[in-house]
Amino acid sequence: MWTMSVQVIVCVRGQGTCGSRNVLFGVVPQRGFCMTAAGTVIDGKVEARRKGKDGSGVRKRGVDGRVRSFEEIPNTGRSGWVNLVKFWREGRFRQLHKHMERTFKNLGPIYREHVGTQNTVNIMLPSDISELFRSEGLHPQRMTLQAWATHRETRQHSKGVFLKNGEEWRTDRLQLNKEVMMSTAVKRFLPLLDEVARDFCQMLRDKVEREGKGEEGRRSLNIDPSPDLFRFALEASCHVLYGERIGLFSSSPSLESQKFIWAVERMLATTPPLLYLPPRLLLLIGAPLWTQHATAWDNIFSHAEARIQRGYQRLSSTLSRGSTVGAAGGQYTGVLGQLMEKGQLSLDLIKANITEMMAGGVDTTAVPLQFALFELGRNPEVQERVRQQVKASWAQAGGDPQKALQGAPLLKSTIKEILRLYPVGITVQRYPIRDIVIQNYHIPAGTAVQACLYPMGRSAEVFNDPQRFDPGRWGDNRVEGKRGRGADGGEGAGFRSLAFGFGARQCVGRRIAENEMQLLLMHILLSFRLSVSSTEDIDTTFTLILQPHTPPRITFTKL
Ligand code: HEM
Repeated sequence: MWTMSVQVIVCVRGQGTCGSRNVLFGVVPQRGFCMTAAGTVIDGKVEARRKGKDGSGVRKRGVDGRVRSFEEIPNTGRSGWVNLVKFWREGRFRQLHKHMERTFKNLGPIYREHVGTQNTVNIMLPSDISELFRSEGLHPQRMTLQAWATHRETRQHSKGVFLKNGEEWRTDRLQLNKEVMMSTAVKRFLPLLDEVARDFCQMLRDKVEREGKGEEGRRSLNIDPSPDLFRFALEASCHVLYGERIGLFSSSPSLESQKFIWAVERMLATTPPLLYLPPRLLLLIGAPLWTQHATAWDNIFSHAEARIQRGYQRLSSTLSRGSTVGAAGGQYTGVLGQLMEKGQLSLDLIKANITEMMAGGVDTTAVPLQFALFELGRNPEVQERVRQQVKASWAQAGGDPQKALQGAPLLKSTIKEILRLYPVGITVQRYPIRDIVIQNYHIPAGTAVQACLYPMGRSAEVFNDPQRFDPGRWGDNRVEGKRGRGADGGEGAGFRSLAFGFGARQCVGRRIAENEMQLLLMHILLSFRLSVSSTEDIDTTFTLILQPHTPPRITFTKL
């Protein structure tokens, strides 16, 4: 169907594409250049990255031998306000992922959309996405969540990396990377995540024994595990970030923590409509939507503030006793302690970033875990394969969680496969810093371009049998789809698994999230057999993150 992926080299020296307006960075320099199809503008040279199918290196020209203009990109209607009304009327905010999938089917692999104040170009093929990321520059930029930024500005809070750009972003980000992304940091926090995952499983085993059916030692319990998974994710985040256990697996978890979970839920649910409306105007007219959103953020901030204060006092007293803070007497005290010890970020910036990580770290891991338990439950053969690998690896690892994960690559593939089918963030956005050509259309620098992960993950052009849950597809050199070749180095290799984003701006919590989810699945698979009563697909809803419409029920049977 999509035959528009014509590879073209067109010299446009002095033609319309030169000197195009760059909405972010001013005007693109008027220099002679060539363009490659799905290709970056390259100064005076032709980039011969891909050869034609016959290996001759000769590229096919577009139908009429020219790069098409930006205006020619298929679009979903020119009036942003008419589209906004349609979105409201048809409830598309909550079904944005399905709307995107449908629109690609109708318009082909690239389209423009104008909704309210937002203008985007949407793409979904790995080779096109790779082109976008090649042009992201040293300070990659996503579309700003203006509502979040307005909250920080009106409450005089500092912004963390999520909301910053340019050199300011990079300075903070390099400091955070040392504490959450680098392998030395992972080694430090992995035992904390493992401890929480084990405690969760113990809590679940007790619950199954207490409330389950069947003979003793083999009991089964059918539950919606989502409230427990949210508690797990919050407990894990607090342990890694503040170095503090907050006792959420006890029989009476604190109301304060439950309020935090509700606040994050409310903040996420009120964000999508605010993407298309000017928050300052809503603030001015006292719109209830804005008030709900800002109040949810206030609750998130006060939860984080209380914990950071406590952490600060604890760490200051340790410091005054003369120990090294981050390692308080040899003991790791979490990301907060590490950042304080290093002293490279001001306390204000530490607060801003820790609060962002708290807000970004709970639902994003709790929700994929729900999907993972469901898919493993409805695919018993896959579940057994993963369990066998996990068991063997666990037996070899002698209790070392890092070794155990390294020996069970299917766990990692399971997470990748879950995020392919249910990407938490349904798009990753960038503003290319130079003019690019995608699908033979000219895209000026500074255009908001979205890589649409949900439609890509479910496209037969990109993945074989895309509806099938098959972690094994990530493990070998399998060639996947017509357009998404795997490890064979073909088109778009490396750009099919983008749930955590890409490059320097990718998710800063990625290592925490991956390890947290893998460890929990590992301990669950060692303790329980999972099953589901219905193998029907789960209905999904978009509330800034992709969620099940109704959380699935899972049967946990003790092994
Ligand atoms: C499965 C879990 C998660 C997924 C799928 C996910 C996904 C993403 C994505 C797609 C981005 C944008 C990346 C880009 O623009 O290239 C992002 C950014 C971010 N995420 Fe996550 N995330 C997850 C968990 C977490 C966790 C656990 C934390 C905190 C500990 C976190 C904190 C952040 C922050 C602060 C950013 C902004 C980074 C920056 O702009 O430099 N995320 N995440």
